[in-house]
Amino acid sequence: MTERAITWDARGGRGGSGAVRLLDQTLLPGRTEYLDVDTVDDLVAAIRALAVRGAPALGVAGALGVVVAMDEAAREGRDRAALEAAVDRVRDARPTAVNLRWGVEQVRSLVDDGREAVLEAALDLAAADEAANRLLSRHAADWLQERVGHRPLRVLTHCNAGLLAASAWGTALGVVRELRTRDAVEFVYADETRPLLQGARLTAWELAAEGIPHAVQVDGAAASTIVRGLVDCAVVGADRIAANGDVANKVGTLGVALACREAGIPLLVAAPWSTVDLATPDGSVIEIEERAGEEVTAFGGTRTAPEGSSGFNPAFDVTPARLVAAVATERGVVEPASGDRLG
Ligand SMILES: CSC[C@H]1O[C@H](OP(=O)(O)O)[C@H](O)[C@@H]1O
Repeated sequence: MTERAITWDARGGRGGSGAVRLLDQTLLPGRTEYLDVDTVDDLVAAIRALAVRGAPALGVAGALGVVVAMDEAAREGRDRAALEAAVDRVRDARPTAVNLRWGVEQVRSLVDDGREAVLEAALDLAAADEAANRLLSRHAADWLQERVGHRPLRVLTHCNAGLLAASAWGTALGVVRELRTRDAVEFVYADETRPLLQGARLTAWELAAEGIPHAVQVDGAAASTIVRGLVDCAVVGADRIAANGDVANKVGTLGVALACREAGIPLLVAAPWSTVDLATPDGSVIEIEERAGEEVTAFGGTRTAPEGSSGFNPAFDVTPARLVAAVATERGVVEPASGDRLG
């Protein structure tokens, strides 16, 4: 199984001068194919189609997208204003995950230092993300073993927050990987995560490849799985964490959080600090991406709902801090439900 869903191919692209290499996640688990992306149009399309997805991975895509924009501007003889507009298009390709904007802003200030400076900064950002994910996974595993117990744990996950959603290793699945190294994973219940099935297709692909015992369940089963006592904790990723500890994550996370509160088990959110947005005071101001209704009214390319039915398709929801037992980042663990703030 690949360990990286997004990399820089120095010999890729139409001129052989470099391209972003993306494992096309829309085709997993059935097909393993890569996209060679050297234009802003193709990168924006890949982000919007979720060929590349997941907050930390979007941060890397945003940073490398500045290099793509610079190379394309040089190839096409475009001026600085056109370059900045192209970089803005990468930044704005999806609204909810703060990492995309963060990744772009981290490197665009280096444009005047040249393309190699921007590329080096983008690659450093990717390496730092992997290191952060491995460290936050250790912090999270320590917290879970202290809070829940030093025994094999039964974990519920929602969506995909694995290596496919990051530069490598993963966040929520990074925690599962860390627990596995401690012989502390008994079983994982993976929510399928309608409508695009990031859980059934991607999380299951990662868990199966590593022989981690798991089952895919429909999203509607999550609450009863939790309330019936079949899991010890829920561990999820995040797309944006507000200063007060409110968490934007894949739609359905709020339901998982409410069930965890009802069952008295912890919801732990695993995310690098780049997902924390201190400029966002609370979850009420986080823009929730509304995706095409056709993703809901069709399945596998076949329309399921009647022609007269529209689809309501918010891609994320916001879990209030009072339902978040822990947020684990590379800086440590805070407990929003206990009153801790991120900033
Ligand atoms: C490690 S962050 C992953 C995060 O991103 C996912 O959203 P999408 O698949 O739409 O990019 C989901 O919210 C995951 O929790």
